[in-house]
Amino acid sequence: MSRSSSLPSGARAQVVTVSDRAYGGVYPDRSGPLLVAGLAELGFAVGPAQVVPDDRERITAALRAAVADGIDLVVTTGGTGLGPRDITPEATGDVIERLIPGLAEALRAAGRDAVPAAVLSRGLAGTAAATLVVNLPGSTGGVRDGLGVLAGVVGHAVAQIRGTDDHTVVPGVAGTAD
Ligand SMILES: Nc1ncnc2c1ncn2[C@@H]1O[C@H](COP(=O)(O)OP(=O)(O)OP(=O)(O)O)[C@@H](O)[C@H]1O
Ligand SMILES: Nc1nc2c(c(=O)[nH]1)N[C@H]1C(S)=C(S)[C@@H](COP(=O)(O)O)O[C@H]1N2
Repeated sequence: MSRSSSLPSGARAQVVTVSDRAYGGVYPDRSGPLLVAGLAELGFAVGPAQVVPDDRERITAALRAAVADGIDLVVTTGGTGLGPRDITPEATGDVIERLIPGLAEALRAAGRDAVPAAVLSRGLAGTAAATLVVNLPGSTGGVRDGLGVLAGVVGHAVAQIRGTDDHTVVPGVAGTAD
């Protein structure tokens, strides 16, 4: 993977790992650091992942802080499934103002051939103020697949949100682009 095309310079990202077990030290957070490395490779300035439990208020607080800080992209990992405590999509829905259903569907579709359970992820994508928020599954495989999808579109999305988009073609997408 390399720098995402059309990503504005100085773009900043934040990773939020949502996992009771990573938060409680039951296992080390592996998905957060993987996401941080992947977003850095795409060209974002990104600090360490913030780890929060599967708690609606804790998740919304983390998202709202990033939005208030003007972060361009927040990617969460975990808590998107059907477990009794999984609440990341609901918390994200509390914060975002505009849904991007096509991006969420593309993220599910990316894993579906290899992992049929990819359709069980209820992750959302959307914007809040000038921040793009994307939910990925908690597994490292889900993060890898998700990064592959984000690589193709995230630069364009951030530029649009900032209002600096020059409407250039997104490479790698077959179809009529102009
Ligand atoms: N932060 C993480 N780092 C590494 N693996 C993870 C992480 N979070 C989840 N996983 C793995 O992803 C798979 C899905 O787990 P599950 O859906 O229970 O996670 P979660 O709801 O995101 O987190 P948790 O159950 O810890 O609150 C499991 O195999 C789990 O080990
Ligand atoms: N690409 C991809 N998507 C995936 C997976 C995966 O391994 N790869 N795991 C699935 C599984 S098993 C579940 S339960 C849901 C939700 O995971 P989460 O609760 O950890 O967010 O994501 C799904 N999406």
